[in-house]
Amino acid sequence: MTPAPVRPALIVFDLDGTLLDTHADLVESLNHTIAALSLEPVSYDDLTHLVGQGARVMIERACRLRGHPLEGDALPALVERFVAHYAGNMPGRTEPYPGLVAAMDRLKSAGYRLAVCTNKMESLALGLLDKLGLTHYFDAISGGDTFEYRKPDARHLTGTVERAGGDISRTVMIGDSINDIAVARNAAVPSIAVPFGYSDVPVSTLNPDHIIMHFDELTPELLERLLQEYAEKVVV
Ligand SMILES: O=C(O)COP(=O)(O)O
Ligand SMILES: [Mg+2]
Repeated sequence: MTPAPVRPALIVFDLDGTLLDTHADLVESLNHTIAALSLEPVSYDDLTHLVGQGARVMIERACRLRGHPLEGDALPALVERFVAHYAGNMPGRTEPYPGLVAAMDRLKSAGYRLAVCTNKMESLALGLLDKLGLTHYFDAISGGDTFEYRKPDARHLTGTVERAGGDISRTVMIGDSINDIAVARNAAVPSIAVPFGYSDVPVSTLNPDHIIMHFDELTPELLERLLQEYAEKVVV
């Protein structure tokens, strides 16, 4: 039997590559954007090196990758082009990863709160989750431009926890890349990595507290065990 959590814990999810498989739409909108500079398209493999710090950085990195580092004030117009294309296409081919919705239902019924902490622009994150009918699961959704700081800065996560009415000592962060594991470490909360997202290195090398291969593994038992083990580690 599942013991009821002492206080409702908060599970904070990264978005791109963790909650949602967004890669096809990100690559498509990015290629539409750099086509304005007549640059060759990037591939999914390239995406793992480009994504992670939001659209601005992704566009800058893609241009550099294609031998065209941006100069002067070229970036804002490209960001606008990206956002218009991406927002206009939503939800496109984006889908929740297998087992996610069942896992969120399971956690909600066990009393857990859920939130999103993504470096994607807040408006794009909100729009996308809304189009997929997932907004109601979350007590807070914060993006890369919600605060003046973003992952891996601890305050992006602590600010999200605060907005969700959570307790930092009963929070677990789940993500696919270095920023997610680092923000968890910086905010002193346990982390879970998923290997199916966009990390450019194997997630085991990021030293998360735990790795799940599929959302079926995301259970109240696992979360309570991680919180317990983490609390004991911190005390020692
Ligand atoms: O959009 C990005 O660059 C990163 O988004 P994520 O933080 O949800 O992975
Ligand atoms: Mg991610």
